[in-house]
Amino acid sequence: MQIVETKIPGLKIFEPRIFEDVRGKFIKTFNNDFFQEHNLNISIKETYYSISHKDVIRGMHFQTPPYDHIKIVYVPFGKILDVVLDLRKGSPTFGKSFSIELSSENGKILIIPKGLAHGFKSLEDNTNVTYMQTTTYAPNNDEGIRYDSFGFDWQCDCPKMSDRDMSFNSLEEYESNFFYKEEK
Ligand SMILES: Cc1cn([C@H]2C[C@H](O)[C@@H](COP(=O)(O)OP(=O)(O)O[C@H]3O[C@@H](C)C(=O)[C@@H](O)[C@H]3O)O2)c(=O)[nH]c1=O
Repeated sequence: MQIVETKIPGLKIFEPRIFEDVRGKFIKTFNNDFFQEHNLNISIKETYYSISHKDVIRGMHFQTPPYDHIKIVYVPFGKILDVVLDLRKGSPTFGKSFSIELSSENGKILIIPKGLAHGFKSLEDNTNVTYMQTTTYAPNNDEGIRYDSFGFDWQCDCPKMSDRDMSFNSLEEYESNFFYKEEK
């Protein structure tokens, strides 16, 4: 198992060990000691999951301060194209996005720092996306950016989406309250 850095500061990919035998697979998604060894002091306050049909797009979501959080995302069943967008003023990758395929097959886990918006496109029916977060749900601070406003090619002509996700402001219209702090 290893933690892999990405081009977006603070955004990491956790590649857990996948144990496989005649029964199937075993994957550990969180171990406090391992995370601490990698400078990730994470206290999980809430976990939840969604199930999506193929071509569903959800996002781009985040909670604003003081309820902003680190979000850990993985896919125990199915496959997604996961997308994050850096909203931190002063970040070398402000306004830039990063995408990665997460699936039950590859077991990859994305660790998303505060100040990034998150969304995904489901690549298969019945896809389960599971989350662990460092704050609980704060509906008044739960915000979003329109999925098609920051230049990412979703390769999907008619995605299935919620009315709420379609109603978000564009990245250009959004006044960010997130500020980049360099990791020590
Ligand atoms: C996110 C959330 C939603 N809800 C409620 C609100 C609503 O009635 C219903 C469905 O909410 P949403 O439409 O926001 O669900 P969804 O679009 O799946 O929201 C998720 O999207 C992805 C992209 C993320 O990054 C997640 O953090 C989360 O925001 O569940 C909670 O009660 N607690 C929660 O933590």
